[in-house]
Amino acid sequence: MVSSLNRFRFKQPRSNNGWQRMQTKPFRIGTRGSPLALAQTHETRDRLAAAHGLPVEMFEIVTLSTKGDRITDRSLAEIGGKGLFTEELEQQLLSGDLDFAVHSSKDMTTKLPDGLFLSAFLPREDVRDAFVGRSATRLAELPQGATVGSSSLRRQALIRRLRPDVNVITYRGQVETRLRKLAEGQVDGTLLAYAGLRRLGMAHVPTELLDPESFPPAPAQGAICIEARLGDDRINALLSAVDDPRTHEAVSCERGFLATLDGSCRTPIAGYAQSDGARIRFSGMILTPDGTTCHRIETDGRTADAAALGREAGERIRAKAGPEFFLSWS
Ligand SMILES: NCc1[nH]cc(CCC(=O)O)c1CC(=O)O
Repeated sequence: MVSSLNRFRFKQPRSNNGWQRMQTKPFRIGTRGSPLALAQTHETRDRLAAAHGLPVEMFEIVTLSTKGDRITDRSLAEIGGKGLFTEELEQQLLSGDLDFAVHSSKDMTTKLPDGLFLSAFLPREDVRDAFVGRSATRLAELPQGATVGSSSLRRQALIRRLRPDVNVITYRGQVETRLRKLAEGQVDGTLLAYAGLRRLGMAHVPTELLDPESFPPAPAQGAICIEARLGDDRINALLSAVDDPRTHEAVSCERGFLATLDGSCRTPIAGYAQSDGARIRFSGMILTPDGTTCHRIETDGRTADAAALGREAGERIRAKAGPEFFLSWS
């Protein structure tokens, strides 16, 4: 059957939620404009087009600049506030200007605006952090007193824990900016999510991939999510075709852990879950910002209770760490 773009009729989805009516206009996908955000959005669009047998032109990419993009001279912790990279996109989702928005799950606050939710998660990329050194190729091989740049409080605390002699500086900006500063010699090394580098076609850049045991990733690292309106059955049925259940379960567990402990990106929290569909295994870590104290938790349970498992791990690590630990976070 040949049909022009304007008169496209969807194929019947397997689970029919009533979205198979005539779609005449392209879907509007919201995203930030950074190269990484665009790479993630292109991947999402391509997967959706393939899953539904639609031309990519049926998905219009709408680029918005967020507060987090505009303020680049302060650390994210200093700017404060929630949803620095998402607020503008969420407003346009709620107003109906966008049909859905593509994000790094790691950037999402645990509490979303009323009426919105994380509808689908694409298959997860490699969750590890990557070290990029200028002359030393490994974190352990940096000379004493070397300078490492990172904007993440988790990475800063983990570096200090493993290399208390290293000078950690706050270091923000898009991946390309950070690598330029490194090349210019402003720092001797930096840490980035390997997932982001791979999505940018820069898998060759890291000089070391860090072991998730000693350098555990951030909750939700490496997972692209699609945010949409609750109750928008037509859009949610469209998105469900690209949802990866294992990623969805794992990230739900990790976000449960994060929500119990904090919910912002301003505290050193690590968490990583793996689901096989029936069972889910989770390990979490919290640190003081100076890296001198850390607590770990390992747990496993039924995948059906993924978010509850994460929340419960959060309660247990909180009890284990004791109230004096959390003074370091305030
Ligand atoms: N705003 C920071 C951010 N959010 C998501 C990623 C990487 C991609 C991912 O973890 O999915 C990054 C950059 C980084 O940590 O190096």
